[in-house]
Amino acid sequence: MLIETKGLTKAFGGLTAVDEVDVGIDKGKITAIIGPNGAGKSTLFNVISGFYPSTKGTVVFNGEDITKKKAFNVAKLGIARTFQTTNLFEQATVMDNVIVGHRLRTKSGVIDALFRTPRLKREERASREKAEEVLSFVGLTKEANRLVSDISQEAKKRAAFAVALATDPEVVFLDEPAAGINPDETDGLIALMRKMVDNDLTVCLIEHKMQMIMEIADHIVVLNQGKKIAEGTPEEIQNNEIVIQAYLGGGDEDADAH
Ligand SMILES: Nc1ncnc2c1ncn2[C@@H]1O[C@H](COP(=O)(O)OP(=O)(O)OP(=O)(O)O)[C@@H](O)[C@H]1O
Repeated sequence: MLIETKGLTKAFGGLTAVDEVDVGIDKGKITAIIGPNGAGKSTLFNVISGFYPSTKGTVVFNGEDITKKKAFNVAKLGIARTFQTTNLFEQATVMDNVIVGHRLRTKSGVIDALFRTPRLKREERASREKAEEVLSFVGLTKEANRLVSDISQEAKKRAAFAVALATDPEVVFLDEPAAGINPDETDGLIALMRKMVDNDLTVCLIEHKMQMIMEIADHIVVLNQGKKIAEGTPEEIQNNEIVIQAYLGGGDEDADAH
């Protein structure tokens, strides 16, 4: 198990958004976190990746307890993530967005920048090479020098993947990667996620598009009102009465509308 949470809990005042959740994320697999709106999926991502401190419980990554680590340090250990609303700099090029992501991994400081030390130059070159490599991986070589504001919604999704990949992660958390794009474009993103796994990455995603989840996930974890109510293969989840009830009762109107 690459990541394991035990009794993970996050409360916002009186509201327990994530409630005693145990999840295991297998290395080299695609794990999907699903559940009706407000189930606690994004909060679970935020707690695992260190954006929110947990209220209770533990997160173990590669055998190391990372529960108390902040987002920056979690990222350095090899957990990358994308956000629901792609947080790219619209007025910068695709390439520059990815380079900024890669700087997270480099060591130059203010002194290096002031004196343009050999280390800085070396690292700048390495960042550019890394950016070229990940942009090629996600299929955006041709768009590298275009402004993010000028590329398609689907290309923005790919760019967000590239930003995450530039940090050399072991696992990538994708928050609704297919939101806001049409079904034809979804196929391209599915292929890209498979390619990530084929290249030894581990993928964990939140997604509302059920068809896509059933097609791509190795393992599905279902949350409802902060609690894990089921987990299993796509077939097991599709036929699970508790899951069906949660969706019907939870009124997940936009389950396939994104
Ligand atoms: N920063 C916050 N402060 C207070 N309450 C929050 C915060 N973030 C989330 N919540 C609440 O926690 C609950 C779970 O929200 P969360 O966004 O994790 O659900 P979700 O399953 O990702 O939903 P969606 O599918 O709609 O994105 C909701 O009731 C939400 O209002």
